[in-house]
Amino acid sequence: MKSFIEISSDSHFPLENLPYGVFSTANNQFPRIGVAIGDQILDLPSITSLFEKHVPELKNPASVLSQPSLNLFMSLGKPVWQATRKFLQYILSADTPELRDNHELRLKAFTPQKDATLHLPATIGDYTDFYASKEHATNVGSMFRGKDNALMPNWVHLPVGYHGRASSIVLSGANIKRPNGQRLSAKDQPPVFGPSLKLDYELEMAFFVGVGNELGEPISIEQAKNHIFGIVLLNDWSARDIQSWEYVPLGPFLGKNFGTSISPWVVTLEALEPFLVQGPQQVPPPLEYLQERGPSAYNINLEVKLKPSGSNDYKTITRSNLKYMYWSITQQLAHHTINGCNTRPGDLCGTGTISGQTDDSLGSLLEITWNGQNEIEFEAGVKRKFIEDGDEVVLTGYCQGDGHFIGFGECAGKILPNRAK
Ligand SMILES: O=C(O)/C=C/C(=O)CC(=O)CC(=O)O
Ligand SMILES: [Ca+2]
Ligand SMILES: [Mg+2]
Repeated sequence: MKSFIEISSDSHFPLENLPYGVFSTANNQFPRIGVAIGDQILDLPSITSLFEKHVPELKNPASVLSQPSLNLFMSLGKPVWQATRKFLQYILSADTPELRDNHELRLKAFTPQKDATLHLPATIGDYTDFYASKEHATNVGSMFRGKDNALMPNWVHLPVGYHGRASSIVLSGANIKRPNGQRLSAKDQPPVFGPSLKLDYELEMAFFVGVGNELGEPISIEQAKNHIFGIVLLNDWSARDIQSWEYVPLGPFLGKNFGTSISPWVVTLEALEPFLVQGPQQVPPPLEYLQERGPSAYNINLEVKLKPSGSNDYKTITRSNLKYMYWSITQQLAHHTINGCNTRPGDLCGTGTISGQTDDSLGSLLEITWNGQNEIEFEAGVKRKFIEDGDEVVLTGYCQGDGHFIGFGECAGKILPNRAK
């Protein structure tokens, strides 16, 4: 597939990808829907007339595409998503003259990504975070509850999750203020208050619900794929000292809702279809409503790099893969709704931290340094147990296609200091 837009061979955004985002520019400050192509953004409302001509499935494109969020477009369902993708691949193709040779329209339709301001791609009504990597759950469980109680008996029977906080989800690039909170400073002593001393990241991905479901009407595992619009990178910043003190018995609360970063470009399930693979074998087999009929894991390479404050260089500290995850995203959505819980367009579900079996594939510092018992070494003798003020963390992810990448771009964030009042 070749586009008339020049796309470098290491780009995350070739014609095979076409992820959706929301952006604005200096000339037009209204946030609107765009698609990433190479290092450019195609401004979708600017080509409304081409949509009217080629995509009859999309009614009223002028209004849908100029929304400041993807919610309405996502709610229209798979036939519209597929027709739009097919049209975009056609209109951006090197062989299609319609936009290629219309110089006036091209000037309006394309913006370099470096000149645009990106916004949260959706209005996120509800956010859920799962706990779906067996390696991660075993590691965290061993540290919080001891080796013998690492995996609770329910873990292999259902995708464990908790309801997160949608209000504090921020876009990649936003700074995160170190949270204050309660933590234990010594065993059998009352808690103390102050800035978290065990600030961590969590390497996750997250899926956006496109088409929701009615209250009382579960989404079956077969139908789940038709409800999921696409996937982003997610960093579930976590204060481990706050978390380990507060979580009993209701689960994560203030240790995880002071900021959750996501990447700006939503990669569609259609673009990811060629990278479906078999996930880990599930023993014991899950109950009927959680049984997959075919491959349900995605082969997405993931990396985390950290730049210590004052340093010029990032060091890659994790290489993992979404396919390591025990519970698939379709199992997560089927389970989320099996009791009749409704979901809505723009709801976001985090996969949970994605760790692999090897020491270099652990998705959090908690695991890499084993709760601060070990240190990671950076250049010039700089060491880290947890994240310090001024440190920057970047998640990235990509599928390796045949001569191209289907990439997710980056999910970046920097930690700012805080002081106890
Ligand atoms: O109590 C525990 O075992 C740990 C819970 C979490 O860390 C919740 C979480 O964010 C899960 C995840 O990202 O996998
Ligand atoms: Ca998490
Ligand atoms: Mg969070």
